Amino acid sequence: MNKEIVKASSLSVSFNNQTVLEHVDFSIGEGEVFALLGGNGAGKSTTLKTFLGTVKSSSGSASVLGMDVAEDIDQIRRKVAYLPESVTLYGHLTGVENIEYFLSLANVDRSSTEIEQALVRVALQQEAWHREMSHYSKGMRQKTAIALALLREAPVLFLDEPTSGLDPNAIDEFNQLIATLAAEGTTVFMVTHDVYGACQIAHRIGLLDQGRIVGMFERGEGERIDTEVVHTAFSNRGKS
Ligand SMILES: Nc1ncnc2c1ncn2[C@@H]1O[C@H](COP(=O)(O)OP(=O)(O)OP(=O)(O)O)[C@@H](O)[C@H]1O
Repeated sequence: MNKEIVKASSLSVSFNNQTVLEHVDFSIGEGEVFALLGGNGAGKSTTLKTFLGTVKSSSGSASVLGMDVAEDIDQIRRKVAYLPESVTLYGHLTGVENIEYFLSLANVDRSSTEIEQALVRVALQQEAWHREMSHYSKGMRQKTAIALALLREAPVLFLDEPTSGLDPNAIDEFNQLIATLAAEGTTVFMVTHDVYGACQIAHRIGLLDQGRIVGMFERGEGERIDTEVVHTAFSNRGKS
């Protein structure tokens, strides 16, 4: 693998003496799309929250760009763009106003032209740019958040169930955008319970069950990960 950008090393998390993540190991290379796939309660959100620094590990480590979450979380947050399952931003501000506001919070200075170029890149329709975001669809809110990530030049994207609630066209468009960003070097870490969606987009999939990685699937040259194989493993988890 090329440079390891996101890495979990024997990562364990417990809540009230109950182990929720147990020695989780994975690493994501530069420009790779990695999906952590699992059913309800498998520990996906806990893993993501550990990387976001809102949940503390009980042992092992999580690192991003070589920085340990336990030591350098502020630095890491400057480098990561996190898209929660439902991107909200501020509904009473327009897409452009939201971008300007969040860029100013991040101390990033961008011209109107640069903002427009980013919105064109993510294919947010121009008529929406100056409309309040409360009228945006989920897909449009995601595009705005990705435009913001582009303008922040975030090298790492964290995505939580990114395609749930999107229509098939919006899913295709989203997958295409993520594939382009990854080809340009952005590293993408997503968590999902959607087998099909993960196979569409990921270079590698880690299957998480009851806090443990129980399978790892990799895309062959020019091919997608086989949905059947992953679906079978997903259905059989915990049976052996
Ligand atoms: N703050 C917490 N305190 C106690 N237990 C928690 C806490 N957060 C999560 N858990 C437990 O940890 C386990 C994993 O939860 P987590 O939310 O990470 O799973 P998930 O894979 O994201 O599930 P889902 O797909 O349903 O969102 C669950 O059993 C959950 O009840």
